[in-house]
Amino acid sequence: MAHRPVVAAAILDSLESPTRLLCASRAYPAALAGLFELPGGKVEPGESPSGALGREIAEELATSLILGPEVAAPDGGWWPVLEGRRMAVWLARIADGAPAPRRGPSHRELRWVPLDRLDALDWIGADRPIVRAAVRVARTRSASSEAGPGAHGSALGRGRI
Ligand SMILES: Nc1nc2c([nH]c(=O)n2[C@H]2C[C@H](O)[C@@H](COP(=O)(O)OP(=O)(O)OP(=O)(O)O)O2)c(=O)[nH]1
Repeated sequence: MAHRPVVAAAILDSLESPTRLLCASRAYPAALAGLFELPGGKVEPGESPSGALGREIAEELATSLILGPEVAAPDGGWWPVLEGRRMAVWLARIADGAPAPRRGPSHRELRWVPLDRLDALDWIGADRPIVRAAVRVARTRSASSEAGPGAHGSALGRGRI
């Protein structure tokens, strides 16, 4: 059976004027403990990608998100990550009125890191090109934000999860 796909969020302090990304270091398994990742997890059978991401964010960070645009891989699809899995990534911010993200058992640490200092973190190797692409999309979007709501909408449709 094919591996379950993975969904993750590049959570920014702001979609319109992003300066920092929420970086999470994994608590387990031992091989990945201490490495940084984008919060998210596997899509369970019967779930939509956005439904799975909303569930993972509630479980891991006890908050909810507004999704921005998708950060697509160079081939336009999902990113190759560990274990031969594929991962979809969306820019996001914390939803208005939602609690600040709280670290749960999945993570050792949550850290808001300035966008120009992300390369210095010890990421899961597969995440480095994804994080760079997320910063590019975030900056492009921010530079063209006068295009107004609806510009650069995600494939899922923008909205709260
Ligand atoms: N969440 C997340 N997973 C990633 C990233 N990069 C990467 O290679 N992965 C891999 C690690 C795992 O093989 C897989 C996701 O597993 P997970 O352990 O986060 O998923 P989950 O929360 O559903 O876990 P579980 O219920 O099976 O414990 O994707 C990333 O940035 N975020």
